[in-house]
Amino acid sequence: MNPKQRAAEAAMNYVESGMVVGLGTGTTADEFLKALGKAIKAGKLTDIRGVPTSIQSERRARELEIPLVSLVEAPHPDVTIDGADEIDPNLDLIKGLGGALLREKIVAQNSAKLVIIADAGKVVEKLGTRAMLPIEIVQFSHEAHVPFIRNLGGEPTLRRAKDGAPFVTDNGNYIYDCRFADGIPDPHKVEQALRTRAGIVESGLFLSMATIAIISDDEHAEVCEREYVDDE
Ligand SMILES: O=C(CO)[C@H](O)[C@H](O)COP(=O)(O)O
Repeated sequence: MNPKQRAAEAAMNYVESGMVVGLGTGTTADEFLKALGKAIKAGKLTDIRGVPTSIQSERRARELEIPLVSLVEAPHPDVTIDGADEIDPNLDLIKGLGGALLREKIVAQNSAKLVIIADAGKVVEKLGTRAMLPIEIVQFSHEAHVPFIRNLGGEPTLRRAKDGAPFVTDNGNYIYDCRFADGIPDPHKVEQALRTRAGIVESGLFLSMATIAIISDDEHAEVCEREYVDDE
């Protein structure tokens, strides 16, 4: 079993019959979708309804015959299981290299619990040291945000699809991937600043959101719980 599968299997411990489950996006989340689909098919879990976080996870869930529901119909998922690109010791995260950050954040913030599944390579001491920070921006005058992001210490690059055209999210926006030379010095400050800026839709910083992270290597799955709960 590879680390992503191992983490995904361990996440099944957080799912019970009757639950509404937020369905993450990415290769690790896909392992969870497979495990969930298998458990539903085998009758081990009943009355599960999934809330997809992207067109991709919606398509996969349909293929795997996971019953779906919208966040409007089921506004408070019991748990969301999702991957991440970086996880720091407080379980603060960078997400969005798969481009689904906005819907992932919407589903996660409405969920009672956010369980992150990842291989050990995603663990960092400081956010922004391994991954770039994705920022979703409306298409109109998107270049105008470049100096603003540089002032925050990030070097933004417009994400492109394989054909060279700008990558467009499920929500019709662009993404800038932002490199911070020595990591993000104060993620809360960066997140606050981004929120004040019209046209910047969302960032891949998921701060004080994850309740549990399951970190796997080739042999073990370690369950980490967030100790400090920010009640802002
Ligand atoms: O945030 C995400 C998508 O927007 C993914 O969860 C993140 O990129 C991790 O993906 P993977 O499991 O494929 O490494």
